[in-house]
Amino acid sequence: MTNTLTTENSQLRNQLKLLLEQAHRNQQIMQRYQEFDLKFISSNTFQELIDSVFDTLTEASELDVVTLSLIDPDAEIRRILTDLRIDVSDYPNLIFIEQGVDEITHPARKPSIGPYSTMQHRRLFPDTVLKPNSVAILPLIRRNALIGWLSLGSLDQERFTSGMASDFLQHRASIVAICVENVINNERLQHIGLTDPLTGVNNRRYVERRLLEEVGRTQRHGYSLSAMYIDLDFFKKVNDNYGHQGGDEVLREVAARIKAELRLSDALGRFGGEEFVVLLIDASLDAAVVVAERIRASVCNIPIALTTGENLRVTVSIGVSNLKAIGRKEETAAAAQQFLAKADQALYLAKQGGRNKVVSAE
Ligand SMILES: Nc1nc2c(ncn2[C@@H]2O[C@H](COP(=O)(O)OP(=O)(O)OP(=O)(O)O)[C@@H](O)[C@H]2O)c(=O)[nH]1
Repeated sequence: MTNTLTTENSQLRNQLKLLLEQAHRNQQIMQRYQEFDLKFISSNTFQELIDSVFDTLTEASELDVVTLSLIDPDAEIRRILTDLRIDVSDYPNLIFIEQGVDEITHPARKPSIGPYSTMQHRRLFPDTVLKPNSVAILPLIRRNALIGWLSLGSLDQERFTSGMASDFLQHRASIVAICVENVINNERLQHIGLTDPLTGVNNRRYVERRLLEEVGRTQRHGYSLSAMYIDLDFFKKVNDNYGHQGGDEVLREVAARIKAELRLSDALGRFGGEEFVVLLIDASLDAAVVVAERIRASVCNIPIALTTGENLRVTVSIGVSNLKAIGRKEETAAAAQQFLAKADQALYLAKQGGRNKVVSAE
């Protein structure tokens, strides 16, 4: 009798120990997820959010591959990110779905959990990422609209099986959906605040902000920084002859032509009226003059076609300057201003010299 009791007691103790261990493991898992949710919710920028999805979620959930697909029919999100200098090609697990949304999953608004199928899942796990053996495809829904998918993949075939409960996963997807919407809206606002609404290029605030960053970077890394002041010639006449609407069209076209001659890393901003400023990163004065000549030629060589059917030729004058080495860090702001002022003075000389000219400051 005593023996039986002792055996039962020991079995119960073992069971209790196992239960406690399981509870402890579950608590650790919950804690990991809570930490993940907090990190996720506190992401302010798209970059932070992406890092949370691809690093923290993959690690916290012990997954082999996670992708985030965003429905972006007009490539608007992609454009905003590019304008904010986020190189989307750095993120192979970030996928933009521009068309064929209906072909992605069936049913599109319900989680789909089970074995990986090339036919069904290839667009959510493109060739650039690891191919999983089992997947959970979680639709991201905000205000009743499907905005994309969070796709979780594991090399373990048993990790995601068809009958699996999806509430927990769907809860995670709802948090991701809210955060995706928030950061995209934040980036949109940021983008609006730094963009000139007429031409779509950056505004003065953006260029002034970049100027200080770039001057600091140039000093640290020892490469060359150049600037251009570009001003349309006799623009008042364009307005007088073709109306304000015609003038606006010319500004838009000239902005596009300038942009087409620049590198993605350069900064172009409309400083107001008919004046643009460009910061040329890693460009000597000579190299900047070559770019300026290209811009001048691209504006004056081809007439601008207005929506009224009229064609007109316009020209620009350009002043170019190069940043000289700065002695002390405290002098950065003053040197940055002087650097731009020199391009402005060179522009003045280009106007004085007859317009449709490039002048570089010594
Ligand atoms: N359509 C349009 N015109 C603008 C805008 N901002 C400024 N302007 C016009 O740009 C013209 C600038 O004229 P000015 O500063 O006299 O210069 P300009 O006629 O280009 O002469 P130069 O610079 O000396 O060659 C003015 O007529 C402004 O009204 C704008 O957003 N849209």
